[in-house]
Amino acid sequence: MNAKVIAIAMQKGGVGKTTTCANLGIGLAQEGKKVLIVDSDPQGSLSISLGHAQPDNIPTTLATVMGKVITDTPLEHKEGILSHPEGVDLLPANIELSGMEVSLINAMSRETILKQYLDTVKKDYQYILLDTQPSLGMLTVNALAAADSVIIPVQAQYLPAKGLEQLLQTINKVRKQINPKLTIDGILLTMVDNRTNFAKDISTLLRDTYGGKIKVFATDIPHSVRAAEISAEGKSIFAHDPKGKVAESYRELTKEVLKIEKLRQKHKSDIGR
Ligand SMILES: Nc1ncnc2c1ncn2[C@@H]1O[C@H](COP(=O)(O)OP(=O)(O)OP(=O)(O)O)[C@@H](O)[C@H]1O
Repeated sequence: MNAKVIAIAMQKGGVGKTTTCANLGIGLAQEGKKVLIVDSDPQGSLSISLGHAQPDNIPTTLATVMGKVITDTPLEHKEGILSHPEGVDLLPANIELSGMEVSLINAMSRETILKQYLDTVKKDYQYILLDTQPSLGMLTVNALAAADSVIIPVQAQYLPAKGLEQLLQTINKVRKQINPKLTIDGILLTMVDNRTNFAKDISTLLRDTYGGKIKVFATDIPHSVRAAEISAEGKSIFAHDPKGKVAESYRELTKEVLKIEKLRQKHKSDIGR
């Protein structure tokens, strides 16, 4: 195994990064994939949403293992990785990670510390999903430097033009300077309220503006209080409301993500012929 690493990134807060990371990760696990979900946000909201209500009490987190990479200290096998009852592994984060931005400033190869860490666990997984923080700081750059691809959640209520442009510029910079193979899997519309035309307008605008260059996922994630409830439950939408529209849409998204990888593999083998 050599995991595909997907960063879920958008510097705007509250657009559904964490919700997508948790539910896509568990969706992939339900399709039989070995999945690690990494919380790279010092708020620890992914860790909370996967059942660790007090992340600050978790002794070993992403900050611990990145710190070990920086100081060249050997890591134990799967150090700090927790398992979730729905079949995914989680590397949690907590407030300690907020000190990492500063530690990285003086670290050698500061943009690739997360990548160096992930290289040590990639063989154990087929997918590694990175939940990023709402900023384009050094931790997000580390996630982009470590990723094979990016999924960009966009909240349907807001015109994301400016934030999206900034993110695309950062992705281009990372591509040019650190990680030339980084691709964009797609833009994902989240919290879509089908009772309004606004989501449709934004979706059309995104497709018109970026459609030629960037895929917009065919699956939209609907707005639903059932989705908002899951972070307090510590479980996925598949366990919380398996027959609901949000579970259905995350199942569809999972299929789209698997299809991207299948097409990429086919393309690779066609080129190799
Ligand atoms: N489909 C949805 N329908 C309704 N509420 C949702 C949906 N998806 C997520 N939410 C809620 O919206 C809020 C923001 O979602 P989430 O935490 O996933 O976003 P985020 O981009 O990770 O936020 P941050 O940038 O702060 O890390 C949360 O309270 C979450 O429960």
